[in-house]
Formats: sequence, structure tokens, C-alpha cells
Amino acid sequence: MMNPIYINQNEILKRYKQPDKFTHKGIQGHALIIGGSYGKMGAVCLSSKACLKTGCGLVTVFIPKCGYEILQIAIPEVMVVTDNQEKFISDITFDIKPQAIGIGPGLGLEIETQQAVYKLLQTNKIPLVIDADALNILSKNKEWLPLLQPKTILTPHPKELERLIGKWVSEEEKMAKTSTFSKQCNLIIVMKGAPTRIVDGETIYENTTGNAALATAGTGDVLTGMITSLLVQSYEPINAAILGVYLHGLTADIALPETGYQSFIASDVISNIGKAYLSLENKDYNIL
Ligand SMILES: NC(=O)C1=CN([C@@H]2O[C@H](COP(=O)(O)OP(=O)(O)OC[C@H]3O[C@@H](n4cnc5c(N)ncnc54)[C@H](OP(=O)(O)O)[C@@H]3O)[C@@H](O)[C@H]2O)[C@@H](O)CC1
Ligand SMILES: Nc1ncnc2c1ncn2[C@@H]1O[C@H](COP(=O)(O)OP(=O)(O)O)[C@@H](O)[C@H]1O
Ligand SMILES: [Mg+2]
Repeated sequence: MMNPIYINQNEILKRYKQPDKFTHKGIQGHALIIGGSYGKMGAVCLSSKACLKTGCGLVTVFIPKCGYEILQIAIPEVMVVTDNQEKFISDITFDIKPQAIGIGPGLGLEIETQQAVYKLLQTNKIPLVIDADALNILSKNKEWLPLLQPKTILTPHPKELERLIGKWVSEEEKMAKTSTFSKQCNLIIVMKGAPTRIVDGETIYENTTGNAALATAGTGDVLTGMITSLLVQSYEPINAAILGVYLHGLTADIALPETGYQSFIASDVISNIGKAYLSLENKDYNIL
């Protein structure tokens, strides 16, 4: 494996941009989060709330009908567009103009949902984060990979990565296969785990924040919302991935003294994003 570039505060401060004093919600950007199915609407709640809390101006979700009230009640700041189907997504249509899309949390694997993803990939030209069931749909339909725009961000956990690139027998082989896949398809791969590594062709970044408290339901859904938020705020895809992964891990480091490893939940990531940002500005929470 090539020596990784460690993602520490120094690397982050080279990339982090403070919001302009005169910015407004239009400039801060509009994100679209697509996901959810019956029983997995929480994934979209977590992802869209994290997206807003990472600084974008507007967030819309595209979800099946059954999630309408859940979303509107859980997060009044988020706007909702619904599919015609009750329990899963069957056709992704919207008349908003988001600057980036995050797709996958809670999406499910229905055949109609797979076709809806195919249709989106055929026409989509804006930056995209692909996670969870959207990754699993791609793994089932690898011939769709060439439809992805250059530098699309994929955020697999180890099982999702295996579905995408096949099994490996060593850490070295895993990294080599991921690097080849990233290069061949011109994609950014966020290999989630301990530690999370970001692969951009032959360049490998290794995150230095985060801990085992993150091993809990929904923390990956939150990461998808955070990276999507940074994309709409005009970060280059590689910088959105790097900053998103770093801030996400930092929330767990900040919260740990209060929550311990066991009681930390995905909502605690969201509620500590503010402190994670503040630590970059040397205000109050400079814990590193
Ligand atoms: N509240 C909600 O609505 C929530 C909704 N969610 C939604 O559910 C959907 C399914 O997503 P999912 O990730 O739970 O299922 P799946 O892809 O089968 O992978 C699970 C298997 O992968 C493995 N594995 C995972 N991490 C690993 C690691 N670090 N290191 C090693 N192995 C690891 C592990 O395999 P094992 O070790 O058991 O063989 C595990 O059993 C998706 O849409 C998601 O967004 C969830 O986000 C939860 C909250
Ligand atoms: N032991 C650990 N140490 C550090 N980070 C972890 C650990 N376990 C999980 N994580 C992080 O938690 C997140 C889990 O994502 P994922 O498996 O997609 O969860 P979910 O699908 O439930 O949202 C990833 O960002 C991963 O890097
Ligand atoms: Mg996940």
C-alpha cells in the first residue's frame, strides 16, 4: 500500500472554508437526499438533518409516501418530495435544482427502486454521494458503473465494498483492489471502518478522528448527509469527502467523555457537528 496522507487538523485547515459574512441560504446551497422505505425512514431523517447541520442552506428529501409525516414532524427545516409509491421509491422526479445529491440511506432493493436509480444515473450531471442500498443496487448491476460522473463519491462499509469489488484475502489486497477500482471508474471511494480511508486512484488518505462509539446504527447515514452538504457548499468532491469524514469522526471524539462508547448514538454525531466545526476555528473545543 502506498503511504497514506493522514487527515489531521493541519490537512483540514488547508481545505476548510469559513462561510462568508454576507452569505445567504441560496449561496449555502441546496442538497437533495434520496432514500427511505417502509421501516427505514429514520435513515433519511438522520441523513437530512446531518446535511443541514453541516452548513448547507436548504435540504429537500425524496422519499416514498409513507415517510411524509415522519420527515415533516421529525425535522421541520427539511422540505419533502414524495414518490407515487407508498412504501418504496419507484420513480425519482423533482423540479428543484439541487447542487448535489446523496442517495441510498434506507432505500431498499425493490426492482422498481433499482430502475429508478438507473434512470437517475442516466441523466444526473451534478455531484453525487452513493451510499447503503444505492451501493448495493450498483453491485447488483455493475454494468451501470460507467454511468457515474467522474469523482462520484461512494461510501461503502466493508460488506458493501465486498459486494462491489469482490472478496480480498489481506489488507494489502483490499487496498490494491479498491485503488484499481477507483482508478478504472474515476470514483472516490470512502472505505468506512476503523480507520476510514479515502481512495482517489493511487492516492490514499487515512482519517485520524473517530472511535468505536461510532459502531452504532445510522452513523453512516449521517456521514452521507454531511458529505452531500459539503458538496453543495462548493467543496471539490475529494475535499468534501476528507472534511466530512474528519468532522464526523471528531464528533465522536468530542462526545466520548460524556457518552462513553456505549451510549453514543447517531443523533449524537449530529448534535456535535457544531463543536467539531468550532474546534477548527480554535474556539472552545480545540481538543486535539
Ligand atoms: N434507522 C434506520 O432507518 C437505519 C437504516 N439503515 C439502512 O439499512 C439498510 C441496510 O444497511 P446495513 O448496513 O445495516 O446492512 P448491510 O448492507 O447488509 O450490512 C450489514 C452487514 O455488513 C457488515 N458490516 C457492516 N459494517 C462492518 C464493519 N465495519 N466491519 C465489518 N463488517 C461490517 C456486517 O456483516 P457481518 O459481519 O454480520 O457478516 C453486517 O451484518 C441501508 O439502507 C441502511 O441505510 C441502517 O443504516 C441502520 C439504521
Ligand atoms: N470501531 C469503529 N471505529 C471508528 N469508526 C467506526 C467504527 N465502527 C464504525 N465506524 C464508523 O461508523 C460509520 C458506520 O457506517 P455504516 O456501517 O454505513 O452505518 P449505518 O448504515 O448504520 O449508518 C462509518 O463512518 C464507520 O467508519
Ligand atoms: Mg450504511
